[in-house]
Amino acid sequence: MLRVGLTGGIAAGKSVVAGRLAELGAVVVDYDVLARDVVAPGTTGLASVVEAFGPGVVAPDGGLDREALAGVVFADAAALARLNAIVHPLVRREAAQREADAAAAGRSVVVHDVPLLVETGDPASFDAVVVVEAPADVRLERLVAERSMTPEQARARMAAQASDAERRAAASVLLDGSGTVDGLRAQVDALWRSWVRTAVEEAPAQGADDVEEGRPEQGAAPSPPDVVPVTVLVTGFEPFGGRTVNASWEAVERLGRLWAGPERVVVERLPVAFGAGPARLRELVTRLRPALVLGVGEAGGRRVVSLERVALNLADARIPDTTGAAPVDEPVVAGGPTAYLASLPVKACAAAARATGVPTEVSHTAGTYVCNATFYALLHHLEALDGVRGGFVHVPVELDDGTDPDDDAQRLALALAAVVRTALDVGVDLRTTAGTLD
Ligand SMILES: CC(C)(COP(=O)(O)OP(=O)(O)OC[C@H]1O[C@@H](n2cnc3c(N)ncnc32)[C@H](O)[C@@H]1O)[C@@H](O)C(=O)NCCC(=O)NCCS
Ligand SMILES: Nc1ncnc2c1ncn2[C@@H]1O[C@H](COP(=O)(O)OP(=O)(O)OP(=O)(O)O)[C@@H](O)[C@H]1O
Repeated sequence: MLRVGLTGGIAAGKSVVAGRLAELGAVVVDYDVLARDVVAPGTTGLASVVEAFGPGVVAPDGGLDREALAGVVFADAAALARLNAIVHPLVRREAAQREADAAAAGRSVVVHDVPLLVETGDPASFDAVVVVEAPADVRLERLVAERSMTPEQARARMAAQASDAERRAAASVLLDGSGTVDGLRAQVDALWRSWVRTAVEEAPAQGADDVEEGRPEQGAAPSPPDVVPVTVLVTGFEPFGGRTVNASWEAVERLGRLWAGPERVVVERLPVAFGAGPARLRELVTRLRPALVLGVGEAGGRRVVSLERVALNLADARIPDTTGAAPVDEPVVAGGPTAYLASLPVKACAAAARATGVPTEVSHTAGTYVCNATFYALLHHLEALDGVRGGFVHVPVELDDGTDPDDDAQRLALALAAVVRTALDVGVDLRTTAGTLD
């Protein structure tokens, strides 16, 4: 079962996403609903809240006066913490029960719709964390127009929640809730297709007996569509040489978050090691069966993005890798051909990256260090796999083109997305020259 956490700031569009996921066949556990259930009339939850906040939060009908309680807690952080301490454990217990019920019923996707996932939950405990985003002013307008809040009430509620940046940091998928409802639902559809693809890959092979017995249960997730999206594997490298970040992973990780399908992009981080880097990449290719593999590495001395065209069967290390290995003039693959050419339309890919505004060139040397070794080992491995495309991109540590360096990772991620899109869509490369005289 795929366990998904769904979150977003108030009025970002979470309910729209949850509603569409439910239509598509997911079990949705709505924490706002559970938070109401656990303080319904006659519950110990309600008794605890009244004990903590006094009779002023009881409505004439004996139920909770939600507006009165909201007025108290969203004006006073300590009071809010007290309320959360009463309600959240009860909600968590209920949610765990709903998930167990879904698992027992054989459902394949359960979505925990949690407004406060980042604040109080444990995002890392989910297989995927979907964050819906919309700018604060748009959300404020929605709250005033559609939920009859005053601007002050809306601001107080937003101030009690995590920031966009905090939610983003926890996201494995970002959805844009600032446009139309239909647009947001379409983003959910693309996401769902990528999950269906994952489930199909991970399902054990079905025997004939299973098919006979396999009458779908009523309400179960719809069967997978005939055409499933392809998988794209994109790798970056871990930090190296005493630095805490590696520009390649910063960009690749962002790419994984902003990619909106329909293909599934899987991002992975490789060790900077002549042996372990290529080995890990081969293992990932075997497991994920991608249609396209793009390696991304950092090139300290370069100022532009390079679409690598040539992988050399040569390892010549100026400094040791992270395992201390420093091969000099050794082949990457003993007995392998001297070089391979990338099986991407590199010129078209470079043009597409350039069109995003990031300076990009076609390069004819990927160096002789771990990046080249990984690139070579990848192309060598793909030789035996029919039709799987492979390539490599070097990104600079800083773009250094007069733009804000804080934006580099995002700009590089968009350039990489353009490379991936082009590598998937373009069969024959451009007939323009990218040759050099030096
Ligand atoms: C204070 C209460 C009574 C106000 O009720 P009201 O009907 O106005 O809002 P409702 O419960 O429908 O929540 C609407 C939205 O407010 C935001 N919100 C709710 N509780 C909180 C909170 N504790 N902290 C920050 N934001 C919150 C969420 O975005 C939520 O989707 C209620 O929100 C509550 O009991 N909150 C504590 C429980 C909680 O944290 N719920 C969130 C999911 S566990
Ligand atoms: N592109 C959009 N996506 C989602 N909602 C939209 C969009 N455009 C307008 N809306 C409206 O904005 C509101 C968003 O509220 P919604 O209930 O989806 O928010 P939410 O993220 O679930 O908030 P909460 O934290 O209260 O659960 C809805 O009433 C919806 O009709």
